[in-house]
Amino acid sequence: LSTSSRRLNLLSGYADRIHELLDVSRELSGVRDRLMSRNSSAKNYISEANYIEFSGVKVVTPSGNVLVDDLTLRVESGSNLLITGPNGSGKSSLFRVLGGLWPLVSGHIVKPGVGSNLNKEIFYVPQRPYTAVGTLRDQLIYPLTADQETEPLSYGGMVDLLKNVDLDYLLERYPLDKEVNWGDELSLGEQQRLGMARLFYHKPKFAILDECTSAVTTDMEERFCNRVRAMGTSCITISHRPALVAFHDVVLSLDGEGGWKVQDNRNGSFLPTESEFDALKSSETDRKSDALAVQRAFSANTKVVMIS
Ligand SMILES: Nc1ncnc2c1ncn2[C@@H]1O[C@H](COP(=O)(O)OP(=O)(O)OP(=O)(O)O)[C@@H](O)[C@H]1O
Repeated sequence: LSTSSRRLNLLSGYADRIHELLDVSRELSGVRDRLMSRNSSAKNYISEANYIEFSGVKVVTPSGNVLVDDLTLRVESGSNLLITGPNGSGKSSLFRVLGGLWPLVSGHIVKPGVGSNLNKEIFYVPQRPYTAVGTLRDQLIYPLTADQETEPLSYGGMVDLLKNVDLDYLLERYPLDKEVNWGDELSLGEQQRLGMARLFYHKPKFAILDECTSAVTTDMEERFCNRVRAMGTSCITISHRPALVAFHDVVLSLDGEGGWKVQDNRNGSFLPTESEFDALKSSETDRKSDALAVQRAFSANTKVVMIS
């Protein structure tokens, strides 16, 4: 009798918790429906095109701080945008909104790949690329898995991808079928180069490069930028490195208090002279002053020889 009563008590506890869970779930779906109807009536929406456009977009943190206010900017396929600004000014947050991680509280976003294979259209390369436990091949094709590949990556293809980023020595170090925790075994610079090789495998229309070259040499960074450009991928780059100015034709500067400024270099009129550019390259000191240097580089009213 006492065992049955203990079991009944336990059961009643479980039933209570399930009831609570159902209540919370009903409450949450009500909030979601209210938010969706409010968003559609306020005309905040995301739609599909072969370019990326922000119209009147507000970026707000979950705690309510406005990072970017009323942003209006279009990135055409074939154009390269550099985003700069002090730490915490909202550079990465803009892509949290673009990627749907944070809600679009105000404005309109147009982007390719809505509701389809987003990685083929917009590929995000973070500062520390995600490394899954698995083989080297698994890392190159991530986030695809072997059964999702339309054109399986051959051994020759792997060698080419790894050679492009000077990581081909990994093929000697690890047998092809060896499963490794790559995050534990590779340095940050090596992980970033793996992230670059992954981008070359996916060949997306747009690449969001979120300080993804911060731990590699400037030589590797230049080779990477040249190769991405040759591949025909448009870059939206978050970086504090002045050297990257030469690879972008538009710069967006955020001030972290809602303010922003766009400078257009499509006619080559905002780039610095070669000597100013060299000075910028050697002045890679702290990140905030680099961000200012990037802005100054775009304000200089003269031409520079592009690195190719
Ligand atoms: N989940 C969150 N909840 C509340 N605030 C957040 C959240 N995530 C980020 N923030 C805040 O939003 C601000 C902008 O962050 P974000 O990562 O976009 O900055 P950033 O410009 O990319 O900075 P950095 O140059 O340091 O990488 C920061 O002050 C950060 O603390």
